[in-house]
Amino acid sequence: MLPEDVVAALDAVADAQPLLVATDFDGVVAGFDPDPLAVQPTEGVMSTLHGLAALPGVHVAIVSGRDLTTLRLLTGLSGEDAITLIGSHGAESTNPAVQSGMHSRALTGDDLARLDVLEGELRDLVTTRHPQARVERKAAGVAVHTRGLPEDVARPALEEARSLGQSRDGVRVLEGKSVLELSVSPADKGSALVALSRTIGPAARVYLGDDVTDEDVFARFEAPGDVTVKVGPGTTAARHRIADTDAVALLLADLLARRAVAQHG
Ligand SMILES: O=P(O)(O)OC[C@H]1O[C@H](O[C@H]2O[C@H](CO)[C@@H](O)[C@H](O)[C@H]2O)[C@H](O)[C@@H](O)[C@@H]1O
Repeated sequence: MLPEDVVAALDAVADAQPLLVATDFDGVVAGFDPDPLAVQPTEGVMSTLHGLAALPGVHVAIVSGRDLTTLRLLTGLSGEDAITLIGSHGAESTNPAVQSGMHSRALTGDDLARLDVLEGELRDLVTTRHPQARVERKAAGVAVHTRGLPEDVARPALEEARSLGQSRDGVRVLEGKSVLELSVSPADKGSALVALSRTIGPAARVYLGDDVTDEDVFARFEAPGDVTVKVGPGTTAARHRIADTDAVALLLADLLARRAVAQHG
């Protein structure tokens, strides 16, 4: 069952014209796994998102710290689909209007050269001092993963990776769940979705997220018609909260049903 405040909020926006429905990926429409490439969307969720995107006046976006190539792979979506994909925390998108509408500059050759050096340094750090941690290279950043490791192994790995990032110019440290990313991009999910919103002009926006980087969206989606939903525990600026990925599947299915009724009677 969904919390009453969430049901009321969905009911209030179900017939909004247009409506933007955006969601984070990991921890929201997909669960967690120690292997970042082993995760799959929760059963039925992609079909619900396709159903929403097929309804008149509904725009759907998936926004992630994953890079675009990986996001396409894991969602099974291509650039041709009605669903917009936004990757690398906003630095990449299947919709060019997102990048052109953001005030942050695009990645340069210098950024990528810096990222190569950073990746080498992080891999050295992990190999020599934290061999159980794992490194993930992405389009605009490099991440160290500690999911499944004991706290006394994970904590120092994340701390030393954080110190490395903080000691380098032009590098942003992004905190996540059992992951810490060093990014050379200034993009953030909030700015990306504000840019997408400008192209749509939504009367209402729904956003679901579970992690620190989703707070950039929660903070920017402050119009009366915005429905922001934190998934799981933790401090948040979101207006509503649900428990887990099962509740996300329920919420999206509920929104699809309400929207269909609102449009077809
Ligand atoms: O913005 P998101 O879609 O939430 O992506 C955030 C990070 O997700 C991935 O890491 C997380 O999921 C992994 C697979 O379950 C898990 O092993 C890891 O502990 C989680 O933090 C992804 O690998 C990162 O690149 C994303 O930044």
